[in-house]
Amino acid sequence: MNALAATNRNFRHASRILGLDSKLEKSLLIPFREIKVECTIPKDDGSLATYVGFRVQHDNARGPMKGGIRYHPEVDPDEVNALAQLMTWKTAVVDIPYGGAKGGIGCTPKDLSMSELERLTRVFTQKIHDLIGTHTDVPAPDMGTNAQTMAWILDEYSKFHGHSPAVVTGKPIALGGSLGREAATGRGVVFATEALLAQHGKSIKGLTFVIQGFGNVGSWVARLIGERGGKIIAVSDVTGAVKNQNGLDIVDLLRHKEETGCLTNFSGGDHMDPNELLTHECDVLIPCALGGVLNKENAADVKAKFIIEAANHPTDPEADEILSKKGVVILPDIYANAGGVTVSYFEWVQNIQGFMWEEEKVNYELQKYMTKAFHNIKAMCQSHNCSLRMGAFTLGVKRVARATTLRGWEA
Ligand SMILES: NC(=O)C1=CN([C@@H]2O[C@H](COP(=O)(O)OP(=O)(O)OC[C@H]3O[C@@H](n4cnc5c(N)ncnc54)[C@H](OP(=O)(O)O)[C@@H]3O)[C@@H](O)[C@H]2O)C=CC1
Ligand SMILES: O=C(O)CCC(=O)C(=O)O
Repeated sequence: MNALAATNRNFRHASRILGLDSKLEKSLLIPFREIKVECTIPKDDGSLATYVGFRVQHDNARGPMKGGIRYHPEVDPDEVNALAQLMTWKTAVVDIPYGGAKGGIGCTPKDLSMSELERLTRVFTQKIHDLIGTHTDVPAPDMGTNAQTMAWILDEYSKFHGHSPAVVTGKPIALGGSLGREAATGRGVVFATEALLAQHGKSIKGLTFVIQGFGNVGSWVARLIGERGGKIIAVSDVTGAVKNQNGLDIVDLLRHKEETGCLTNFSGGDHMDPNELLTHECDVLIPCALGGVLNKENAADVKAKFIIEAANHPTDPEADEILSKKGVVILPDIYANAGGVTVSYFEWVQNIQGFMWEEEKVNYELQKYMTKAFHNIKAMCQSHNCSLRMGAFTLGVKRVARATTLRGWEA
């Protein structure tokens, strides 16, 4: 099932549980605005290359629209649409004053030089600059983008609108970025995991973990779980997978990835078929890469007891059903990976205040927001006798529906 069909299905399920009026349901489902732009750049060899860029602004009832920009060859309008909608529910789940948006460019960032990436980012920004802004739509990093990408957007946007640090988050500290933002999604995933495990009378120490993806989110999740005594027994990236039943040394693995650009040939572990990673025996599986990786083909073979959705929509609805029947507990993306956007909110607040927080304050506030959201989700699960995913969806959708109704539709 494609990402948009899956997201719409989850939304409609939540809407039914909440008993939303069908007109309100339709208004919440249809995006506020969908943008598609052509981005042509000269390559370093003088030839021209054309890419397609998207920004979907899903909903702004609770505040400026917010969400990352992804550079990946599989970026397509339906997926961006789904990811934008997920951002709307996510910002509502953690109760930060934003709506939802997402963007992307269909490209393979590893095949582009730094100067080509810079030109592409600047052209994309030129095409959308009048539709984003500090109080309208605030981009951030996602797969294939990083703090440098945000710095280029900030610079290009500021040529049209004057110096505007709060137009993007996840930017370099030297340009007004927040301490703790780089690690925030991973740290939030770990706080969320701790909250869930505590409820099951468990803790990270001594449990076995398998992690798919070793980029921003996956590498921080691995590092922080390792620091808490969790045993990470298998990890993958796009180049392959590595395993060690006694636990991988994550600091060594990070050094190896930094030096060689891949996980393969790591001396502290054995090569593993990446296709076996998701069904490897473990206590906790944490997908930190692409969407739709858990599906009807592999769900029945998953052996983990807990799945923490650090990636966006890693589990399609068919897999969700199979896994739930097997008793696997799934912590849904719109809560599990909300630490990134939560610290993006702190960054935006700091930019608007012109005052920088200590990293300890950022991490302390992040834990507070993540823990509070977990308890609010649990309360929804109890009220509606539903899964954690539906607990999170009903919490998010209810808050957005309430804001929309209060604002009204008078033209
Ligand atoms: N960055 C953020 O703040 C947030 C990110 N997310 C979500 O987390 C996920 C990861 O994002 P992020 O870490 O930022 O992205 P990155 O681009 O930093 O990292 C992505 C990682 O996934 C790996 N990867 C790509 N394809 C595969 C594959 N087929 N099998 C295994 N690994 C693969 C990449 O491998 P390689 O290293 O070899 O390229 C890389 O390690 C995405 O779903 C994103 O939407 C959610 C909330 C916030
Ligand atoms: O930090 C942000 O604004 C958005 C992060 C994001 O894209 C996500 O949570 O999926």
